Amino acid sequence: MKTKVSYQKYGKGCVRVIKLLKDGDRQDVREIEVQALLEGDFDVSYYVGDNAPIVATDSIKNTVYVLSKSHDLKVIEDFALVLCRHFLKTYNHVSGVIVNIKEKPWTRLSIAGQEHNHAFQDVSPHIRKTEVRAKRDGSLSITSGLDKLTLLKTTQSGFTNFVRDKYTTLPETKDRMMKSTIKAEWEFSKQKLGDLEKASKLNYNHIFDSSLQSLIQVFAGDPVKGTYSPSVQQTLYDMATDVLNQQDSVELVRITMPNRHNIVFDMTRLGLENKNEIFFPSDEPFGLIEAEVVRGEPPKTKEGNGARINQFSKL
Ligand SMILES: O=c1[nH]c(=O)c2[nH]c(=O)[nH]c2[nH]1
Repeated sequence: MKTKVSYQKYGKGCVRVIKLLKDGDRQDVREIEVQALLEGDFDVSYYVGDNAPIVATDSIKNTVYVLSKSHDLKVIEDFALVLCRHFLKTYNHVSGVIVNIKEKPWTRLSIAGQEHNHAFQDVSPHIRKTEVRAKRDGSLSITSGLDKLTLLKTTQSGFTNFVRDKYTTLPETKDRMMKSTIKAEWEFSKQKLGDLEKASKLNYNHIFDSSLQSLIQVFAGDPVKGTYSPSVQQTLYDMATDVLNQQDSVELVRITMPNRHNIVFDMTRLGLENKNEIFFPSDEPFGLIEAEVVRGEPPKTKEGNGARINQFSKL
């Protein structure tokens, strides 16, 4: 049977770099994990075992370390762009580069109110990440975001009026906990990015910080009253919409929100009433809600006016 390679890419994954930025006695630390993959004319390596066009993945790894020397690694999107430019410029037969970078945020310690010169703590379980795809024809895409953002609210969440049939055992509730480990990605508009050179000009760190704030604030709602969530679905949509409202340069937000259930512990057989106080966290199985949100007129709801339904009407 004849076969052909319909797509290929290769490179190095999990290239971990720690860089120290030294300013006299004061040091700063950056830690990243890079995956760099090349697309291009590598056919002969697959068909006849000819490695002549192959840039060894070991060299790709070395390149990450060498280019880290002249970059402060303070903006992961920019470092990814630097890597893309390098591979496209250096190897003519490379047609595209895909760089993924994850960042580990080290937070400087304060001892007795004074910032430490060289001691840090890993206080942030969430991970900042980016994927930059650059092609020789000049096309460019950047998708940045975060993973493992774990949020919990202990009330102002419910789930009612869902399909009820012979498979349904879930009771309706208008007071439950909502916990999720969120993955959020925002795709930058190609028009706002421009070309490989111009793309460095966006303020990716600011966009990250303010998108993170959007996600957290919308999830939590007003600090006193909260915001009632009728479903993970609607909260996800509101979170993504806020990111789009705040960020001109973003054209699509993709959020994955597992619904990590906390189950009310049944105490009736112990002769006790459990007024939504004692739960057992059940991480598996979990609900999995994922959506992509873009700008545009939403379709009309069944009621025909796009208005949000009164969540409490049927309880
Ligand atoms: O917010 C929710 N969305 C669902 O789709 C769902 N399904 C479920 O069992 N519980 C929940 N909660």
